[in-house]
Amino acid sequence: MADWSTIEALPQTRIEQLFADDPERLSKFSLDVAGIHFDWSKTHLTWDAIKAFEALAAEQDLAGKREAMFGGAHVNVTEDRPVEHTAERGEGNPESVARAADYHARMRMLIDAIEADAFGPVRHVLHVGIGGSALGPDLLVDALGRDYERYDVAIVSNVDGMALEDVFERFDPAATLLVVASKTFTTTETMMNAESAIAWMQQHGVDDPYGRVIALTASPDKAIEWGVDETRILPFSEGVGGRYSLWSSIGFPAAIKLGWDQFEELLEGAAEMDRHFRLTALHENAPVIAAFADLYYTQVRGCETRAPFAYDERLRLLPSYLQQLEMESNGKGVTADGTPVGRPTAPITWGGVGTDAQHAVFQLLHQGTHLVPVEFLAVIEPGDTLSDEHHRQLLLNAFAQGAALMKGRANPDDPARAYPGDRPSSTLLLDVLDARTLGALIAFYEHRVFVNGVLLGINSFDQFGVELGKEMAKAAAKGGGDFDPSTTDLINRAGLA
Ligand SMILES: O=P(O)(O)OC[C@H]1O[C@](O)(CO)[C@@H](O)[C@@H]1O
Repeated sequence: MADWSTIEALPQTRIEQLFADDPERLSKFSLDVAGIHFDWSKTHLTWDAIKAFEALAAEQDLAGKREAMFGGAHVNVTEDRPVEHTAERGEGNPESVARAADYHARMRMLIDAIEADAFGPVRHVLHVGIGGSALGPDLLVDALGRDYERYDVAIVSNVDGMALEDVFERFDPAATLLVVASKTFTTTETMMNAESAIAWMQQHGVDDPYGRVIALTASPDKAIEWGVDETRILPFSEGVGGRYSLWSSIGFPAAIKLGWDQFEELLEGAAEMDRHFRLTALHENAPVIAAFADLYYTQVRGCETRAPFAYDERLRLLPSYLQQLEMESNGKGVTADGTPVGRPTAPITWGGVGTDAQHAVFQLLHQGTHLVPVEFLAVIEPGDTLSDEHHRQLLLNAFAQGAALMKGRANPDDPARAYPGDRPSSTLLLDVLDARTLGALIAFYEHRVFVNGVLLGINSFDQFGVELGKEMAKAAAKGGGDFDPSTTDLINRAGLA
């Protein structure tokens, strides 16, 4: 029988020694899937560790739970719902896939109508949404949208009015489409931003501002109640979780900015990763191996964080996207049946952009007391058109950092200048950054989160942890709430009582 103690008892060998012991290490711990090269050879994973994790995965019925997810079973047990984001990419139970295809067809028709000037000349798209209703579309538009100039897309999430005001200053209200993205259509920040955007349009003489609203939601009734005409509501299924929703109508800003063909490419890239995840043996399965490495570090080496660094400006929003995906999914204290997990769950996900991060936070990675598994992301084909030297420097820096973390450097005479080494990193090297590869990359992370959740016994698809704070803020906004002395004092000092 496999359990965590088998994994915890595995010998702990320096990574450099693992390379020395096994000339095949690089090929054993790297994979190529959907235009992405994955290299875990500079982690502490060993073949014995993979075998022990495979046994644990069998014990937790990973294969069965994977099939249950794709098959439309209610794997989101606490909310008694299926998990349908893969159906958006055409991978899932036939009923969910057909429904997603209908919703996509509807979305495409509306985009065609906008292109055909049904709303008059549209130049600006103001998308209001928060969390999963903003981070995914923002990532897509930022990563892929540079060469597409027809629409200027702004994604506003924060309830801080400054975020919206910045956009009002540069957008023409008469040429703006207001996109309200909210799965529930009740989120305070989004509804307040939507109302302020309507008021801005009204103040600037737009006749029928509600006629320029497009709603992206799984609660069409609420959108109708709020004033959106049914023809401009793009629904998606309840079973598509907020942080998994960029494939649905929530991806509207990306679909309009990049064009429908590119949106389909994104879905197809993700579907390719879905098929890889669903059909490949565990020891050759990219999301599975990545999750094994995550779990090795959280459970065996006590790592409380992990840090992805994007060595590509186009992926600069990826770390924030991953923060929600990983921390909202697996930042839980109880298992799916409500018993305490009894071991660390999701590592705190942080990270940044290389090379900037090297001059800011890498000190801690090289010499600090925390062991942080690092993930380097880089793209072979440059996004810029400057001299090749920029991209050469960028990639070489990423690779050299991984080497330095692993190798370290002894300095018996001067401990301040010594590097302990043996610090793990994995590298994801993309051939190109296009819609298809980005789709595959994001789907890889989704499945990795799922595997982590299954092996810990967690339901990765609910997020009750966010509710209490929301509730208390709502009570405070109504002048109520039973607050402690410190909070009461802060409310009074800010003149909010
Ligand atoms: O799309 P909605 O319903 O506005 O929710 C926005 C976000 O709020 C959360 O529920 C957390 O507060 C996220 O899970 C979600 O992505």
